Amino acid sequence: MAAVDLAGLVKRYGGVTTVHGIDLSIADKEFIVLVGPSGCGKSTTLRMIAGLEDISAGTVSIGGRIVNNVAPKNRNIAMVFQNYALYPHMSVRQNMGFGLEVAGAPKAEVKARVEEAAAILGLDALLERKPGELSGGQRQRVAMGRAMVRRPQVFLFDEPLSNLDAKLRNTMRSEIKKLHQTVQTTVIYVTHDQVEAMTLADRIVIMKDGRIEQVGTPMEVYERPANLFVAGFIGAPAMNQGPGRVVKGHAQAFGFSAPAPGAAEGQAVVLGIRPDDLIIAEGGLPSRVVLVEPLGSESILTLDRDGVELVMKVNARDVPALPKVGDHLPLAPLPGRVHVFDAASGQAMRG
Ligand SMILES: Nc1ncnc2c1ncn2[C@@H]1O[C@H](COP(=O)(O)OP(=O)(O)OP(=O)(O)O)[C@@H](O)[C@H]1O
Repeated sequence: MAAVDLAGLVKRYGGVTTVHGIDLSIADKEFIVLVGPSGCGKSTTLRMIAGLEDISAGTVSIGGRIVNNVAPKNRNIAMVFQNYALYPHMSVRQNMGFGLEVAGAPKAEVKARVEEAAAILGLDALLERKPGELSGGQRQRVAMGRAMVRRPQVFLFDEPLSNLDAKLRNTMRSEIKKLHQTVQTTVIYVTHDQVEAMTLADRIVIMKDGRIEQVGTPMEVYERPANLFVAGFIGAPAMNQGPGRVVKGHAQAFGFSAPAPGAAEGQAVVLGIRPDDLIIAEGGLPSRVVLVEPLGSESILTLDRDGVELVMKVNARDVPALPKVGDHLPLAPLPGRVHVFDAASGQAMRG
């Protein structure tokens, strides 16, 4: 068990800085997800924690000890990659135990630890099979087992599910979450998938261009995004964002209005409304349906409101019949659910 602290962590390749001084304290047993678009520096950050990349400046501490100059194998971490690279000629048992054997662990201990991990991961019946005789999900589980037998203080995951098909990805996602509840080890998990981030994390770290944009619980970053980037990145379908101005203390865009306490008259703002927070309501602004995407229990509607497109979610239970393209619906935001951002800085404005 260990806390992980990143202080002023910097990565430069040649003259180019790709990670700009990351500060982050990860608690013992916490499940932290680093998420952001391709190239934002999340893998580089993880690899510096693992010791697979040199640190240009700053420190990585694991369990209170600075590990900048500690070899990866002595950092008490285990990493699970997207390409889990099992040895094809070895059985599951051998693949899982190999690292321990190389490290000189006694045979009986290797056997016990492999069987313990196999039991947790539901691999008991597959121990004598070769990787070629396993499904993608089972292989991924073996890769996790191989990490688990080392009883690391910290698990590092780098996009472990991106090679799996959508259904399996969902199953494995739940399994990783359950696994964390069982083994109670600190996890640092990298993904570009915000749904994976939301569902797995105790806290999400949203990164962009080598910097942290916001750190918070999934509900905090969803309910109170710090800026326009986070607002657009977290949540699917994405938050509707419309440019507007402040008039008499109210931010106005899309024809909607929301209080903007403390804002300057005429200040340029962006109004943000989540698709879940638009409703069909008497007195709402007439908007024309241009696209209907049924998902079963809910549907995604795209509506045109005076030349601006708005996306909303409707729950099948809340409407007598699914609206059709060309229908006109009176749209309104749920009171208190409109986000206001300063257009110049992109930062959220809160009273
Ligand atoms: N060996 C390298 N030499 C030079 N630049 C590199 C090297 N490795 C990574 N970079 C750059 O560092 C930045 C961060 O890369 P990183 O792999 O951490 O991004 P990422 O957020 O994990 O993206 P992805 O989801 O695409 O893996 C990118 O701009 C990348 O081009």
